[in-house]
Amino acid sequence: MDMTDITARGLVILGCGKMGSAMLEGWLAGGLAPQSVTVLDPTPSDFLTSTGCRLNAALPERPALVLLAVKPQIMQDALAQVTHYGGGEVPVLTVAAGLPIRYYERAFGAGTPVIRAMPNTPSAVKRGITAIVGNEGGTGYLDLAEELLSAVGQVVRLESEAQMRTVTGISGCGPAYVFHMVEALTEAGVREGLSEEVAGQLARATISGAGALLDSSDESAAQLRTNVTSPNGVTEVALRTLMEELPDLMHRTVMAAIKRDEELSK
Ligand SMILES: NC(=O)C1=CN([C@@H]2O[C@H](COP(=O)(O)OP(=O)(O)OC[C@H]3O[C@@H](n4cnc5c(N)ncnc54)[C@H](OP(=O)(O)O)[C@@H]3O)[C@@H](O)[C@H]2O)C=CC1
Ligand SMILES: O=C(O)[C@@H]1CCC=N1
Repeated sequence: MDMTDITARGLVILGCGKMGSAMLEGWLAGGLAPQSVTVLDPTPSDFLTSTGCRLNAALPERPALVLLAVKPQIMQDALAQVTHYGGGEVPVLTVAAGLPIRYYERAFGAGTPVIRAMPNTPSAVKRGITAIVGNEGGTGYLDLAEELLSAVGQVVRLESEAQMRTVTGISGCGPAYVFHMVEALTEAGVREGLSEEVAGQLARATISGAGALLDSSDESAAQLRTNVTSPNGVTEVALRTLMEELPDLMHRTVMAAIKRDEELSK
């Protein structure tokens, strides 16, 4: 990533909890100078304090970017600290679920370049995926946003803001679905006779190993599944149970996320 502009003008992060810190961790590991980052957060974590970033310090006059990473429910109150950047010269990148671009246009004023992004927490280990979409003014900053966000994983550009709800339900929330699968697999192992420790180790290594294989292989997920499934063997029978219910369950899960995202937008 070319950090020249960010190093020279600075990056402001409003709210740096789980998601903000995941991205910041990836950027710092990629070489971003901590002194160029000003974080506004009422209760900085031990991680933040250890980074050397400027915490709750005076704001730079014209930062290269303002990142909004507070919860949508407190966005309104928190924004007052940075709305003076509105008007055109400073792009605003928000990762908040729900809130539409027009919300920020109202808060920062017309002409403010706004980019909406939906990242996920694997950004902390540079394995995130972030979807981005901008308003008219933000279009010129999509390259900058992509450059920054690709330092912590993959980036996809959306055709329309309306697609952001589905993205949130798939990849924004998705890591939680996968972590829950580890929990569920562990629980099944315990119920069928393993110790919590061994079941947990098996489940965790299986999910992360399958993820690594998926990442490094050219084969489709369906083919990788087939590779495990011996004809008339154990997996084939096991999958009958899982595949009967999981697609519909996953769809309902994503629909629940979309519905909540919609509620948060109001
Ligand atoms: N977590 C995730 O996987 C993802 C989250 N997001 C989005 O990221 C945003 C943040 O989520 P997440 O990181 O999980 O939430 P967190 O609560 O972990 O982070 C929000 C941070 O903002 C701080 N904060 C609270 N009030 C203010 C304020 N007035 N000014 C500045 N900072 C403030 C909080 O401090 P305190 O804890 O003291 O209240 C906290 O450190 C949300 O909008 C969410 O939709 C998007 C994609 C994925
Ligand atoms: O749960 C949330 O609201 C946020 C958005 C996507 C992931 N976490």
